[in-house]
Amino acid sequence: MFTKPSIYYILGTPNAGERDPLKLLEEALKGGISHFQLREKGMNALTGQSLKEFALKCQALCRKYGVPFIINDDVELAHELNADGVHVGQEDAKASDVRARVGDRMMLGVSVHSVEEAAEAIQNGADYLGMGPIYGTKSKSDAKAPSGVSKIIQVRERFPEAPVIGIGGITADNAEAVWEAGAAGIAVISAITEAGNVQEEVQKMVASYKGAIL
Ligand SMILES: Nc1nc(C(F)(F)F)ncc1COP(=O)(O)OP(=O)(O)O
Ligand SMILES: [Mg+2]
Repeated sequence: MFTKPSIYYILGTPNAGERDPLKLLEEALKGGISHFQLREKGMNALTGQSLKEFALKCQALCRKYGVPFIINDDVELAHELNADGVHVGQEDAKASDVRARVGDRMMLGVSVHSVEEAAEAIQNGADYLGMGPIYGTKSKSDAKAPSGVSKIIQVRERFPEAPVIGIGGITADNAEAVWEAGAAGIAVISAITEAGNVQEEVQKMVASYKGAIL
């Protein structure tokens, strides 16, 4: 499910600005992302039928490249589209309710910020844990203060079997510390979305893992 180094691209139309989100996604897929999350939030976020149509296009692209298509927050949309996964945070639907709703086939990701939250998420059927923000982020208006990799290290020690995805301000240049903390993957919005060459940026992120372990 999360072979190291997993590069988990997250995007919503508001992040894309003037760029075409579907082109961004295809370039990132060509560059070698391992997971994609549709996170449609913020200014002018799509809703209803237009969100569904956009989600279907993203899902088709991910299928073409054999990459899991995960939906953030919107459990019903994930269920309706039979997405490969759904991601919820501490303020979203309860992980145990989500697991009951989507069944065992769908990947369930849960955002956690402590060993206690990690324990609860795993207990409630989480397949992976999103942890951050590692560094400062502009992609999440209600993000907590950056915590570095210390909490990832704590959770890894306590739950070595649980895949942890680091998130928050991660770039190819600062990813090494996240790999060294034991993360199975890094989640990225801006560094890929704003890259001059998206494919190259993804490849640099993959390469940052080799730099960390050698
Ligand atoms: N969307 C996320 N994806 C991940 C993942 F691990 F998948 F990279 N980790 C953390 C989050 C943050 O989730 P949440 O705390 O609910 O905030 P928001 O819904 O605004 O994203
Ligand atoms: Mg959420």
